[in-house]
Parts: sequence; C-alpha cells; structure tokens
Amino acid sequence: MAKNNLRVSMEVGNDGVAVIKILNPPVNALAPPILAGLKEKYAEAMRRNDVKAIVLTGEGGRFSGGFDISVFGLVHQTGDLSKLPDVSVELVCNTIEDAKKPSVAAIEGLALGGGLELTMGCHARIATPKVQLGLPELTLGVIPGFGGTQRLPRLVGTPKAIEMMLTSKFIMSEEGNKLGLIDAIVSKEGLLTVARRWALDIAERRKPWISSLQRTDKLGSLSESRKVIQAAREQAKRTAPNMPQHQACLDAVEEGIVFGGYSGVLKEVKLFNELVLSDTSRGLVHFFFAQRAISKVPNVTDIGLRPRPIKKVAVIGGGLMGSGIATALILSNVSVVLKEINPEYLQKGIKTVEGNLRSLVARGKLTEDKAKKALSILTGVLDYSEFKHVDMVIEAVIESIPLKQSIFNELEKVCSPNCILASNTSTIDLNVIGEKTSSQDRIIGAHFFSPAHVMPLLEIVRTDETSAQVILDLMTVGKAIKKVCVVVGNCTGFAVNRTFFPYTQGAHILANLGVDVFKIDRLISSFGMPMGPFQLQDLAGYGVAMAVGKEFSTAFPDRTFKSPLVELLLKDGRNGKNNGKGYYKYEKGSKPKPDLTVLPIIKESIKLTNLMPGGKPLSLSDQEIVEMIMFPVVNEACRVLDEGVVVRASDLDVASIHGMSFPSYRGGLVFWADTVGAKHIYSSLKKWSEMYGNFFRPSKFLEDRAMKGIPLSAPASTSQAAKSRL
Ligand SMILES: C[C@H](O)CC(=O)SCCNC(=O)CCNC(=O)[C@H](O)C(C)(C)COP(=O)(O)OP(=O)(O)OC[C@H]1O[C@@H](n2cnc3c(N)ncnc32)[C@H](O)[C@@H]1OP(=O)(O)O
Repeated sequence: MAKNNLRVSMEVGNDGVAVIKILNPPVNALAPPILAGLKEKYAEAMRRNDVKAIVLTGEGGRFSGGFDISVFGLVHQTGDLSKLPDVSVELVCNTIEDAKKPSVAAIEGLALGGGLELTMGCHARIATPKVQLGLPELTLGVIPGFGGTQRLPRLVGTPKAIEMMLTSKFIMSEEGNKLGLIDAIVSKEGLLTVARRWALDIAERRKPWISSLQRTDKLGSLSESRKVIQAAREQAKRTAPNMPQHQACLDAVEEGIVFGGYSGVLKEVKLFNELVLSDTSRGLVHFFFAQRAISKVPNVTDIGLRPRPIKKVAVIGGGLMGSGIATALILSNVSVVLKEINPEYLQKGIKTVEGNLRSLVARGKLTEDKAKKALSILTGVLDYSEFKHVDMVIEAVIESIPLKQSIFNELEKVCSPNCILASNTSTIDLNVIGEKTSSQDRIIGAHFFSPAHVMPLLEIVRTDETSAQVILDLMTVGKAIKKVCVVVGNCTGFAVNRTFFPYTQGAHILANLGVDVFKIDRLISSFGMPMGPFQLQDLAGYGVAMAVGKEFSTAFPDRTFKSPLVELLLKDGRNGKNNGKGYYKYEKGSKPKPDLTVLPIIKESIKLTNLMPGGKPLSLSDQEIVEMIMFPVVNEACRVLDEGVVVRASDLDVASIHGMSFPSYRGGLVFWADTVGAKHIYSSLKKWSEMYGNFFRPSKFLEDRAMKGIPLSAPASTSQAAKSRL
C-alpha cells in the first residue's frame, strides 16, 4: 500500500460545512496516521466557529476498506496490542457520535469493516448507487471493533445484522437504503451537495439528530433477540466449529442488547483484543495478504507487459472437465467454442454445460436470464474450422500423451500464431505435450480443479519456455472468470496434487497399521478438512485413485506407498460414491454412513502389507494420527518449495486452501507447518521413517530448516533460488 500520500484533509465551505476526507489509496484503509488525522481534523472542526456541521468522505471514489489490516500483522509479530489505536470509544463514540456538531457520511464505492463503522458513528449516511457495505471482520478472525456489533443491529435490526456479520457478505446501498442503514441514495455528482445540506439540516434541527448507539426501535424485544442469537449460535457451531470469532461476535451483540449499546461497545473492544492475538486471526490475516501476493509474479507482472484481450476460447473435450471449464468461461462472458469428436459426445458436453447452469439457477446463484445469455455464447463444433478466430485454446481431453501431442500438433496449424495453447492436464509434463510443435513459448498449463465452474483454484503451469505475455494473459482470463490463479512450475502433479499425494497414502499406511479408517476421517474433519481422506477417495472414485497412484509411484518411487486396499475394494464391486458403495454407504437423501462390511477387506489388506509391528494394531493418540497424515504432506511441500515450483511459500498456502480446502483459519499448509515448528515435524518424520519406511523420510529442505531453526516459509537462499522452476 502506498504510504507516502496518505492523509486526512479538511475544507470548510462558506455554508459552514467542513468536508473531512480520507486519502490512503487504493482503498483508504484506516491506518493509524489516518485515524490520528481524523481526530485532529475533528478537533479543529469543533474548535472553529465557522464550522456548523461535518461531512465525512473518502477520496478516489471509495469511502474506506476498513482498518489497516497490516497493523494486525504487526500485532501478530510483536504481540503488542498497543499498536491498535483506541478508535471505538475515543474516535467513534466521543469524537464523532457525541460531538456537538453533527456528521454526515458521504459514501462512494465501498464502506467495509471499520469504514462502515465510521459511517455508523455519523448522524446520517448518504450513498451513491451500488456501494458495497459490509462488516467482513470475521474473515480476518476478529469481530467488528469500532462499534459495528452494536450500531449495525440498531440500524438494520438484529437478524439482518447478525447475518451480515456472520457471513461477512456485503450488501449494496440500495438494500442498505431499504433496511435503514443508508438515509438516501444520490448520484455521484450530487453526493457532496446533498450530504452538506443534510448535515446543515441536522445542525439546524430540520432533520433529526440521531445517534445510532442510542437507538432501540429496531432491536425488537429481549426475548425475540435472544431467540435470534441462540439460533445463530447453533448454526455457527455447525458451520464454523473451529472459529471463536463467531460466538464472540454474538456475545458482543447480546451484551449490547441486554445491557445497552455502550456496554456492548466496551465488551466488543475486550473481545476484539483477545481475538486479534488468536491463531485463527494470525492464519486468516496471513491468508488475506497471501491471496493478494499471488498476483505478483516476478518477471511477468512487473515488466510493463499489458494483457491482451481474450474474448473467444476454444475448449477441446466436452467431458466433465471440459464442460466445467466452458461453463466457467461463458458465465463470465467469454465466448466458447466447444469441440468434440462426434455429435453424440458434443451433445453430451453441451447438455452437461446446460445442467451446470441449471443447477446454479436452482441454487439461486444465477438468474434464468444470465443462464440464457451464457448459453447463447457457447458454440459446439466437430472440427477445427472455427479455431482460427479464437484467442486461446484449452485442451481438456483424457490423459493420453500421444493424443495430446497430436492435438497440439494440429493446433499449431489451425490457430493464429498468437493464440495461446493451454492444456488442462493434471499430470503430464507440458514439455512432452508440446514436444512435436515449435510453439513452446505459447504452451501453458491451465489446471482447473473439478468441478471447474465451482472450484476456485486455477493452477497456471509454466515451462521454461512459456513467455511472460502468455502467463500474464492466462492470469488475466483466470481473474476475469473469478478464479484464484497461482502460477507454478512444471513437475509431476504441479504444486497442489504433488504436495497432497502423500495425504491419501499416509491415511492408507495408517489403515494398514490397523488404525480405524472412520476414526481417521473424523479426526481429519475436526482438523478442518471438509472430509477425511477415505471419504474423499470415495467421492473421487477409485479409478482416479489408481491412475494418480500410478503416476506418483513412477515419478517418486522412493517414497510412494503402494496400498493394495483400493484394488481390493474394486474387486469387491465397490467404486465409492459412484456406485453408492465404498468405505461409506451412500443413499439418496441421507449423509454417507460408515459401511462396516468394508472392515474384512481392510483386514485382508493389512494381511497383505504385513506392516503392523508384531501383528498388532498400532495404538496412536488422536494428535499422532493427524500428524502422520499431515506431516508427509508438509514434507512434500518442502520439496516443492526447494525446487522453486511456487514463487513464494504463501502461494502454496493459497493453493492448498483453494485447491484442497485446507482450513483457511490455519493460514494454509506451510503457515500451519510453521506454527507447529519444523523441528517437531522433522523429528517425528525421522522417527516414523525408521519405524515404517521411506514414505516418511524427511526431505533435505525440512532437515536443513529444522536444524538451522529457519521457518519453512522463509524465502529460499540464493543457492536454492538458482534451482527455481519459475
Ligand atoms: C476494527 C475494524 O472493525 C477492523 C477492520 O476494519 S478489519 C478490515 C475490514 N475490511 C476488510 O476486510 C476489507 C478487506 N479488503 C477487501 O476485501 C478488498 O481489498 C476490497 C474489497 C476493499 C478491494 O478489493 P480489490 O479492489 O479487489 O483490491 P485488492 O487487491 O483486494 O486490494 C488492493 C490493495 O489494498 C490492500 N487492502 C485492501 N483492504 C485493505 C485494508 N483494510 N487494510 C490494508 N490493506 C488493504 C490490499 O492488500 C491490496 O494491496 P496490494 O495492492 O499491495 O496487494
């Protein structure tokens, strides 16, 4: 964030209105100097006799994106809470709300978090159309801390306020106006004029002088409010079991309703200060900045290149992946030519796209109109004649090297020389795919995760030859279709699948050591993964497990564990969720239930592998079970970092969260590993490798860092950087 031009200005007009303006591009974050500046300007406005009222606004078309999140980072590093200025009582209550001159907020663009909280301390709020209003603090592991938990319920009612805070979703100014959060919506041109007049009207008592904190008219009765809060508590227990900020937010709301707004404000500050220091906040704040860092790719985004427009994309293959990719593109207004090899497959592909859109409409995520519009820019084709007009091709056919090579060979002939040639392969080396072409500079991996129109991650895989322009173009398309794009180097499994291949294998080792598979799944779910490794395998289907297992055992034979279990399950007629029979039973309309008839099959596998020391099942603590599954994943992440497959460790954090649903409140895989400590991970893996074999053998990178006490996330040394694949 640019710090040099950060300031608060004040201009007093002939009408007696002081316009106080926040300037801290790009989002007018409320950094400590801005908050100090606000206090200073307010003091001046109170002193000056020529000031009757105040308009508070933001420069550059945005009111404010809230408190400066980098200050949380500083608090996390130092543990020093004094870095958090007293804003809630000092500035919002005493300086703005209880002032002897009224304030009106003039809001453009967005008012989020502390930004919205400042406006709620004002005596009225005027906004332009389509302003984003919200309190997303829970996504940072804290609660609103400038009085938001008190004033929002008083302005929009308790149920809506709780919904807005617990989901962290913003509303638009139009809805805010209906709810009573916004007093009037006016055009951009009229904003300051109306706000000034409104402020004077309050000062001269033509309009009511309302302090939000004193209001009670929207709170409803105590018993009603308690019911709403209790229901929210129950829901949060289910949806956010490991996140303390949800219950804390409800505690603050409840305090204010029971004991009054000011008590609520004091409770809120207390809870806020406790939460800022929590591991959850540390993880989520790290994740916030990590997500923003991925868009900065050295020698790609910092060399003055401009993205070329990508308006039309050809997708080859209408299977699950191809049709998902096509859906993602047309949903964001990118025209798609979907190619298949015969009318039957083509029809099936188009039907899948239609089905994807229908299910989004059914879930209220898309309107009928938008679905129709999206379909209107999809064309099905059986040959390459349309390809000369496309800006990019994404190949999404089965994982066959000769097939992919022949397709890329053909593409080179039929596409324009500037067309980007992308493959959605999840395993095959891109250099091999492009081997028979002379277009290596425009060949790139576009690795979507299934279902491609739902999963947020797009791994952009570059080779040594891929040009910076092509990488930038794919990053731009990815962003346009609302994907989180992480640029990675070329290796088996790329960053995510490579890092996580030991996840299932570790689980299989434990199963073969006699640990209950359902217990493993339960513990891994409580760790924060959406489901355990066995349920995940059921979901993906055993065919995938076999294919992926083969790929990794070829690439990394020294450390793959070959479990006979999947083959035995297949032999028993099980194929996971696909046929309703796996480790779990799948019946329509009910949750998967552990299928105890799988136990003899696991026993057979145990017999074949003969891993159990003395033939007895291993007795492990819950923590050891989680660690024996997650530490090998960290170990592989270390190799990925060592080989420079990602630009920075935090990219792997983002990729693990968006690609594998690793819990965001743990900050991502590497961040979490550093909270556990390299030393403990290393010594545990070393011990297990001696007991159970090479699968657990710690990598050199992990060993080095553990010995030297360097965090795994620390940037690579010069010698390591030299090996980078990026
Ligand atoms: C006490 C209070 O209750 C506590 C708080 O207020 S906590 C803060 C609550 N506010 C938020 O959570 C909003 C966080 N910001 C956002 O969601 C989005 O940045 C946004 C919707 C404001 C803008 O999105 P977008 O236009 O896509 O820009 P985006 O790339 O995210 O951000 C632009 C830059 O501003 C920075 N930024 C955004 N909000 C920031 C904030 N509140 N503090 C510090 N930096 C911030 C980003 O890190 C990024 O910096 P970079 O260019 O150096 O990478």
